[in-house]
Amino acid sequence: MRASVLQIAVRPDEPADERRARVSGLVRRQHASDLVVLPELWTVGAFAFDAFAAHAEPLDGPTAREMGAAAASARVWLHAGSLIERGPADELYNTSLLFGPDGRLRRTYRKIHRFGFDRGEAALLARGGETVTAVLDGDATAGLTAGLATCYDLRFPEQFRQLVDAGAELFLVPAGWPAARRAHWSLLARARAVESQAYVLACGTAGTHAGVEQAGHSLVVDPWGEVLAEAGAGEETLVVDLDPALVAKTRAEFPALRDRVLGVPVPR
Ligand SMILES: O=C(O)CCC(=O)C(=O)O
Repeated sequence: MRASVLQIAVRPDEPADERRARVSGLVRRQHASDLVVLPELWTVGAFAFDAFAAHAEPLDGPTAREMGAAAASARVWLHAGSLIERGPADELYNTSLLFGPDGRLRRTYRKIHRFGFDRGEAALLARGGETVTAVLDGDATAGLTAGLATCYDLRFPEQFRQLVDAGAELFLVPAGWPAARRAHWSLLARARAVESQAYVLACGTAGTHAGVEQAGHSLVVDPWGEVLAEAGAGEETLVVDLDPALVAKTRAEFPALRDRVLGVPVPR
């Protein structure tokens, strides 16, 4: 199974519709892959809080339409990163979109852990209310179960445990992670892979927007915690071959997940 991780540069001098067309072209060129992953909020910029409302889209808006068409053209599973979704009561979410190789929207995931403490996302966006998995059917993707998480979610292992319990074997994690905490990004991506014995495809952005330099350094980690590929700081595409059987093999040969002890009482 081949995956492309597209680390997109988000720069304020490129209008959103031009970036959308450019990214669509990049996705269409990934027809030799089976799965393509884009970063978080790549149309607007994860830290461009003042622009969130103006860039909000419904789930059948321009980004979803263009990404669905690109997925169908390349015949790939496409995790199209996330966008600002305008919900039914006018509330805003940071919502990820997963398209099948027929271009149909198969899953959406509204980010659960909003970044910013009491400001930024945490003040502007509504919180997602459910964890999301998806079975990637197809010969190459071999029915692997993907678990969806977004950026700051990476800091919350309990969400990943819930996804493992729901069957997740690889995690698709779009992000707009700042350069200031790049060391946490790589460490957490590897930690989630090791503790879950699962692949992690962590796709960040490049460039600087709203005064926040992005970390880049997207990475693909295998179920043993080995980094299979890692980007630099600029715009870059990682193309990586994954072995769908490796998750079950790792879990069988080193059955740490089986040894979990749940419900031990805490002494007072
Ligand atoms: O947790 C971090 O350090 C970065 C999180 C973040 O930038 C986000 O979720 O948008």
